[in-house]
Amino acid sequence: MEQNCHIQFKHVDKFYGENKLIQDLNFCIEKGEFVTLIGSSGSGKTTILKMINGLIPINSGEIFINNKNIANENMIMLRRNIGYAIQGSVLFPHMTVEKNISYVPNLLNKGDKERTRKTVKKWMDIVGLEKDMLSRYPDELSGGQQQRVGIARSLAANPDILLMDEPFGAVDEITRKQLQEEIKRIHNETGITIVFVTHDIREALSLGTKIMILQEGDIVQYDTPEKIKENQQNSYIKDLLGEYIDFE
Ligand SMILES: Nc1ncnc2c1ncn2[C@@H]1O[C@H](COP(=O)(O)OP(=O)(O)OP(=O)(O)O)[C@@H](O)[C@H]1O
Repeated sequence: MEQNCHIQFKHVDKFYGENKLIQDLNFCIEKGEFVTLIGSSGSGKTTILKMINGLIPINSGEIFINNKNIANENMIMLRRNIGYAIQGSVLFPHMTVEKNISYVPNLLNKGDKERTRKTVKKWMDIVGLEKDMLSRYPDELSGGQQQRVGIARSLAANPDILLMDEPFGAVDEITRKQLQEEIKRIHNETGITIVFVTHDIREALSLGTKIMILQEGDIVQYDTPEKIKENQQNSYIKDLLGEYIDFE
């Protein structure tokens, strides 16, 4: 059956100088999927994420979003449809929380202040932030709150795709659990396609509708968490999941 891919890589190569990190990479992420990327350090997770939004150019092959080759697309327009949340705070330090979240909606709503205000309120609620925080600056928030604002900001632009690179890496265990629950809920409620890089196997298995396991730039297994728990295709995956499987 023909797959309906939201994001598709066809024969993608990526070299860093002499280092042929990625060779002939092929995959399809369907609309509404929540794909978690795991693999040892240096296996190419961040590189793949940044190739999707064009931050890293490819050497050969093709990347399609909504069946359109991104090489032929306007990158600024493309990125407006792709949210990007990374570890730590990426907020504008000189802007309040409200300004940070409303930055892109303001551009999109072309000065319709009421509409922007509603968008900001909606996302503050969804990520669990009190409205008295709107007038604060990023350095007046805890790390976990900053992270929530960052997620609200990436979602307020109403993207079709959300790329997340270890977004909960810098927060304590309790905040991380809350953020995991929230992102799950946001995914269920909005049907957005999410690609999520993590080092945390448990996080990958509990959030992902599919897990992509990478080893030195290759996909070694790409399947549902259930299938991966049932059957690990090689010893690298067994080692990667070892602790988790033993724990279960
Ligand atoms: N700009 C660059 N120039 C040269 N080599 C790079 C560059 N960016 C990444 N690399 C190398 O490419 C490989 C993959 O990097 P990447 O950041 O994609 O891995 P990763 O799986 O996200 O790693 P980690 O889990 O440590 O964050 C690494 O060996 C890295 O050193």
